[in-house]
Amino acid sequence: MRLNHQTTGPDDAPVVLLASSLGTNHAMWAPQLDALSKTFRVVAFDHRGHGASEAPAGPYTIEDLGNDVLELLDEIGAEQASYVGISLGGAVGLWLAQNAPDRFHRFALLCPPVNAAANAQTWTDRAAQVRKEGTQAITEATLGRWFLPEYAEAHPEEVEVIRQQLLTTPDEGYAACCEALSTLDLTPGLADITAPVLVITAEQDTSIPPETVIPLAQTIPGAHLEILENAAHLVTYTHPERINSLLLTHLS
Ligand SMILES: O=C(O)CC1=CCC(=O)O1
Repeated sequence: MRLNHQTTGPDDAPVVLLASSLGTNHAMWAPQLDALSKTFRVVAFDHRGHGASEAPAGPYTIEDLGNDVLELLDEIGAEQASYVGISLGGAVGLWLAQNAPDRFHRFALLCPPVNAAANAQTWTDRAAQVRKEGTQAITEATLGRWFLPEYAEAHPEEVEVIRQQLLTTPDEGYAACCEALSTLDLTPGLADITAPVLVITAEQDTSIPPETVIPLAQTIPGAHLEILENAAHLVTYTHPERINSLLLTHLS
């Protein structure tokens, strides 16, 4: 599986991978690129089934998505990297931290689901709906969870960028990643993670509520937890200065 990716920053700088959320692609990291690419070789990629990466028929598993990232590291010639992932990308980061610790320096996990299998039916239902009706069936509800109403009202152009990413994500890729979430439970390995981890959650995140993220952070040894006030799920878009500052401090 070759993952589509975009590289910015100096070729000889330490590598940072950026992994996006369900239904978006590498372009969602635009608010972070200038800040991170001064110091890092930033590689923002599309999960399988997303953006311009291949979209084989599902179901996928979190292991499939994690192994794709390890192949990407090999392809770009990076023995090690740091990893930043939001939402689905955060779950892939948890898998990598547990299963390939020697390939990574540091992780920043933003609003990551850890036990989506607890709501397996929600995810298999969503997969079936998207296979039948396309991603347009879930786009407006998703935007409603990802942005607070006052942000959406004040920033219609930013919301439109994410709307277009959701609408253009391949239906099969989106559905197959929902199926990966339906079997996701990375709770048992959290206490064995050894890499330095920054965990970020948002007080008004109804997608991945802080009540699920805070215990995750408290279980990873030494993890640093940040809780953003007045924020919903897509914190990279709505709070770019705060997020960029947290990422630079943690990754540097
Ligand atoms: O779609 C959502 O609101 C929640 C979500 C789970 C994983 C992800 O990337 O988004």
